[in-house]
Amino acid sequence: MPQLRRRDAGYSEHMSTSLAEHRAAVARLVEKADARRGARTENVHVTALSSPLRLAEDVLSAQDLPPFDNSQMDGYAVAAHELAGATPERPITLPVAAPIPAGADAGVHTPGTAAPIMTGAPVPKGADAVVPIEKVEPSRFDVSEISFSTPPPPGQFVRPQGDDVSRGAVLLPRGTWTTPATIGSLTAARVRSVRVETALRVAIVSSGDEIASGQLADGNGVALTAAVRELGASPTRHVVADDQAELRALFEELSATSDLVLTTGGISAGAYEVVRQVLEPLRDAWFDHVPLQPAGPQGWAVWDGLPIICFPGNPVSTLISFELFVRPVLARACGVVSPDRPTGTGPLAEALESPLGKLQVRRGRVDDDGLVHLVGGAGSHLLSSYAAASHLVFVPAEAGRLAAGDTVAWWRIAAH
Ligand SMILES: Nc1nc2c(c(=O)[nH]1)N[C@H]1C(S)=C(S)[C@@H](COP(=O)(O)OP(=O)(O)OC[C@H]3O[C@@H](n4cnc5c(N)ncnc54)[C@H](O)[C@@H]3O)O[C@H]1N2
Ligand code: MOO
Repeated sequence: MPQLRRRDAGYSEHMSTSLAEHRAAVARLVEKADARRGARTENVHVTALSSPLRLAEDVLSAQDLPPFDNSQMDGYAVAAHELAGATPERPITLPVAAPIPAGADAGVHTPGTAAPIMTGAPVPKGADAVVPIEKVEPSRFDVSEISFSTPPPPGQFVRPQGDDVSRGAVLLPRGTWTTPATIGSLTAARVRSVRVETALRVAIVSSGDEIASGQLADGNGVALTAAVRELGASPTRHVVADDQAELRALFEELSATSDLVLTTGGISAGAYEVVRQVLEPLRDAWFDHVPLQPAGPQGWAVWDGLPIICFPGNPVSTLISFELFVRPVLARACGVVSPDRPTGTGPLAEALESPLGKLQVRRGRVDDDGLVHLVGGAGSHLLSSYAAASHLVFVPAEAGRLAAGDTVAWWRIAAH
């Protein structure tokens, strides 16, 4: 019997030793995959960056930011010392100079004047403060004279050149993940291209004559491709028949072109379990059952340094294997900020039966009032009910049977 802890907590709380061990083994394999890609870098144009990628070297700013002193407010550019002594009782009135819109060239301040200036526009040489339009009398730009009732401190509402970053300084250190903000910052600093670690290359291998012949569509392969791409990794999909030589040749090829392999099918007790037959004899390999339903049969191996994680072929089992064992660690390796699914607990809307000694993972939905409804049965071929569900529901291994109202833990896996 697996060791279990609290009944109402999440999956990791319910994890038996062997589930935890398998999860740790998968985490090591994903680390290995991450190390394989670590040394591989490419130069990417900043406008082509999207999903998180790690910068492979420090990036220096190609210019000062802001590139020139500019106004933080719509108002009047002035030389602060010319307004020393202004009070509400004795305001100082100045003639209005030509307006300075954003996009204007940096000009020179005419002493004794105030120039209408817009947010982001260059502060003219000789002016050193901006008085917001709300603080002048009248609060208008279309006038010939303007009055100030308080002296602005020098530097007021002026964003100095280089305040954010100076040219040649480290803008983003090596190891930073590209995000909308980093991509924007690189663009603003006129950096044209950056060296990044390439995305993790994940090969997805579907095995089975029924898939290779086209008798069944490769639902597993296409679903995992989407799951991997969603995290920002770079998937390739491969289908092989139940042919050991063909599979060996594929692993040989993938060891040169991939960082990680996910296989589906061919690992349980049948006569044509080619994935297990090819990989199990390797020195660094493990195939067994974990106390989980579905997705009991699991395996992994290392082929000439290439980490391979093997899922059972039933479609629901494949997706649950990916969710529980691979997705959390792969998401971290891909720089996903919230790598874990949202979790929670709630009362079951209906009673259920579950195999004693196995953590059962059911598909469900959670009502606005928190009630947990099951969607479809427990069978691992019921992919369409998995697709209709929005939550995975965890039934502890020691439960056997739960009544309506009993609390279960869930992970949210879809927004619908
Ligand atoms: N005697 C036993 N039989 C089975 C056991 C067992 O312990 N003893 N375990 C069962 C469980 S549980 C599972 S899960 C499956 C796992 O089997 P495999 O990993 O070997 O998967 P296959 O036999 O190749 O396929 C199972 C099922 O999934 C379909 N499949 C496979 N690949 C795909 C794909 N890419 N896309 C869509 N569907 C796919 C395949 O046609 C089969 O129907 O073994 C049980 N049997
Ligand atoms: O583990 Mo199998 O995944 O129950 O169908």
